[in-house]
Amino acid sequence: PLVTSKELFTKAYANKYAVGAFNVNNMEIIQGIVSAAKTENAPLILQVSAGARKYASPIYLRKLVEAAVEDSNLPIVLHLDHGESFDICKQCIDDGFTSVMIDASHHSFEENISITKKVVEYAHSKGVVVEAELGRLAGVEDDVQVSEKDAIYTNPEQAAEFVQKTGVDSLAIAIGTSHGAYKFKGEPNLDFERLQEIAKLLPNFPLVLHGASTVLPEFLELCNQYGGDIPGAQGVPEEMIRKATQFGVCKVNIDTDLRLAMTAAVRKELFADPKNFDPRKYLAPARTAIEEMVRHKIVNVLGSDNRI
Ligand SMILES: O=C(COP(=O)(O)O)NO
Ligand SMILES: [Ca+2]
Ligand code: NA
Ligand SMILES: [Zn+2]
Repeated sequence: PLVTSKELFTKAYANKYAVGAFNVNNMEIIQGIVSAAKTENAPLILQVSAGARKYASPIYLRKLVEAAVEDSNLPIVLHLDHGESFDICKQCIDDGFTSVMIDASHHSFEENISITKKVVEYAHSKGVVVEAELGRLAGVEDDVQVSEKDAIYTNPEQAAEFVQKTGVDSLAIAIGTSHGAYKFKGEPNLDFERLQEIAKLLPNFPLVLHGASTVLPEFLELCNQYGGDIPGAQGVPEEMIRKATQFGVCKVNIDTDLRLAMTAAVRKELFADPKNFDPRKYLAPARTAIEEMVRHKIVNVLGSDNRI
C-alpha cells in the first residue's frame, strides 16, 4: 500500500537500518527499484524531484507509482524530494503524496523555521509527513546549485531547536555529503562526531542523509569504457553509509548511482549491437542494472531487507 514513512522510520530507528529513498523519473527506473525491493522484502521510498515532475509530468509519475503499489503490494512512500516552496508541497499533498520535503535550508534559520512550520501544519492536517533540511550540501540537485563556500554543516543545537519549533517528522542534515558524482575533492569523509551529537540531542528522531550515492566504480568504468567521459567522480564509501545508519539515519537518498547504472547499461548495449534500434533492447538491461544495484544497496548498505 501507499504509506507515510512514520512507521517505517520508527522500525528503522529501533533496528538501526535505513529505508532507501530512490529518485524516480520513468517507468523502467521505477520497475527496477520496485522489483529489487520485492525480491528483498524491503520497505521503499520512491521520491520525485522538481526535475522529475518537469520531465515526466506529475500525473505519469503518480500513476506509475500507483501501478507499482498495486503490482508489488509493498509498503511504498511517495515522497517529494527537495520541495522548493509551500505551494509545490501543498500541490503534491493534494495529489496524494504521503510525504514531502520542504527544502528551505538556503534561507535564514528563522525563515527556514517559518516556511517549514507552514508546510507541517498543512501536511499534518492531511495525514502527510514532512522532511525538512538544516545545513547546506554542496553540489548540484537538479536546478538547485550550491557552491562549496555556501555549504554549511548542520549545527546540532540548532537542529534540536528546529525540530522542536517546527514539529517536522524527519530532518535532512549536512555532514559532508553533496549531490552528484563529484562529492569530495580529496579523501571522502563524513563528520560522524557531528552526526552523533545531533542524534544525541534528537533521540529517536529520524535523520535523513542526502547525497548518499557511492558512485559505484563498476558503472563509472562501464560508462567511460563505452563513450562516457566522467573523470574523477567519487561518492560516499558504502561503509560510511552503513555507519551513518547506526546513528539515527533512517532515510538514505540515492539518485546518482541509479543514473550511472542505467547509463552504463545503455551505453554498453548500444555498443554491443549497432544494428539495433529497438529501445527495449537497451532499456531492459538498464532496468536490470538498476534492479541489481538496488538489491545490493538494500542488502549490503541499508540493511532494510526482510523488514516488512
Ligand atoms: O540526495 C539526493 C541524491 O544524492 P546523490 O546525488 O548522491 O544520489 N537526492 O535528494
Ligand atoms: Ca537545501
Ligand atoms: Na528528500
Ligand atoms: Zn538531496
